[in-house]
Amino acid sequence: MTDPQSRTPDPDIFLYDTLQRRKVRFTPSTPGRVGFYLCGPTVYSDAHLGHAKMGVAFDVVRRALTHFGYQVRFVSNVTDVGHLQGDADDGEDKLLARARLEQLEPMEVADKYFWSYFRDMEALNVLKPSITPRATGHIGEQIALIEELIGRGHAYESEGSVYFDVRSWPDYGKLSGRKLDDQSEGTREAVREEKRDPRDFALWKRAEPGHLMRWQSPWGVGFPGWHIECSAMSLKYLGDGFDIHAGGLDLQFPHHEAEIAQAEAAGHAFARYWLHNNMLTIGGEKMSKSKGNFTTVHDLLTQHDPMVVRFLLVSSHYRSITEFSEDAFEAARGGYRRLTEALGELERRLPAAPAGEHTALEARITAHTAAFEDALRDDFNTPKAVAALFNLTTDLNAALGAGAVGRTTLERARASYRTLGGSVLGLFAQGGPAQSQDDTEVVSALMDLVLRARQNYRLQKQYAEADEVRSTLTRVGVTVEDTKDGPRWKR
Ligand SMILES: Nc1ncnc2c1ncn2[C@@H]1O[C@H](COP(=O)(O)OP(=O)(O)OP(=O)(O)O)[C@@H](O)[C@H]1O
Ligand SMILES: [Zn+2]
Repeated sequence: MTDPQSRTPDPDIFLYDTLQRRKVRFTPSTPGRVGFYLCGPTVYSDAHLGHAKMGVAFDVVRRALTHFGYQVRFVSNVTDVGHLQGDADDGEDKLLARARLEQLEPMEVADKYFWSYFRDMEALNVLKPSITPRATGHIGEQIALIEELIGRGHAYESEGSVYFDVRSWPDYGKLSGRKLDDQSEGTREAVREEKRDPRDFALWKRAEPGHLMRWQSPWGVGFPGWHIECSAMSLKYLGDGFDIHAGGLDLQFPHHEAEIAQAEAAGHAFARYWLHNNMLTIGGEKMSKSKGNFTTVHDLLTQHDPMVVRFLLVSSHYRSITEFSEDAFEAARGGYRRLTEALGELERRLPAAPAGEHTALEARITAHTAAFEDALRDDFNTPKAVAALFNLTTDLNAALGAGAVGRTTLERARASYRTLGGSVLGLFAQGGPAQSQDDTEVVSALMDLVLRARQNYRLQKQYAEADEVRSTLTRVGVTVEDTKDGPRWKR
């Protein structure tokens, strides 16, 4: 990944802010730093390709911001309590329903699907969040925020549950632009009677006897509502007035609308920019668990190269619908192959390449790199960025086809693929040229071994061998320093 320190934060990034309903220039509240919150999964089933669209979309946004010189703290939560079926106030908890079905403890369900989600995302080269807070680990923070709301007169207790008082907060509806219609349809009579207004939503729910997930609170034993966790955890880890809040388009209402109301009514400035990804569809319909028209990431990856799946996802813009079909897959396979073949040819030519530059190709690399970056500065337009990579490939192939290309230029072309295709779009994870997070660990373990081997040579007075280790490392840019605590290395 481009070292964020090596570049001055780019002031010309524009993004589409759902709240303002237009493209705006992005200016973080603290220069050079970005606080980013993404609504993560409710961990009660395996991730499908729709979830992957969301994960990959914001992974690219994060990588692009890093590339443009920002230091990003990326917080993405895991919902393991309070998300009720039908997103209503009186459905069964999605985790509890699953626990019953699989005959597991609710926390076993949460752990099982937590790990499967992150395994899938890792396979797709989605970087791990900087912080992954779980709702059940933040009950205290949620209770504290609810108390603030009650204290300010924006929430009320009723029969051991607490509801947000929508009528007390005229801004409710500002994100989705919804006129506040009656949301009481489908709500049980008993719940309706507990509320002052049918549009009020639960912050805390009384636990009925036998409800497995339950905590003590000032209002009795219960569990938090779904929306409150994200307000509480984003503010905790990113602070008031943090920069970007992201999530699926379907979360705009009621989830994000409620998040804003809860935070602002309690006196906290909330997210300054809102990003929403559009849906992955199949046969024109949203891929979803409830429709049963889904393919899990896990199943998909038994048949397809994860980088082809990722390529398919980045080939459409995050705010566009991505239609999933065999044809789309075929096209992605072909497109991805074109990039990797060009890169492979480049690698093959490098060892025997003559010294020097290829001026015309150098100019094209500069132009395509600029086009790639301009595309991402314009609301993270990945299809345009991919097109710039293809244009680079066309020019590279033409130059290679016409004869020898100087080593300096080939190295520059390779660096462009690695940075733009690898670090920013995340497309070269497996054995490819991009350096993943895990590579750091591998390099560190290998270096320990190498330095131990060198120590052994020295102890056995095999100085020629020890020197050879050192000079080989120097050749690849690693310097070794012998200190009183043993050898140290750096690049
Ligand atoms: N097809 C999709 N395309 C893009 N994002 C999706 C898609 N499906 C789900 N997501 C994102 O993942 C989040 C969590 O999804 P959720 O667990 O509700 O999955 P789902 O398949 O929509 O489930 P259900 O059909 O039971 O509502 C959604 O809020 C949305 O932001
Ligand atoms: Zn959320």
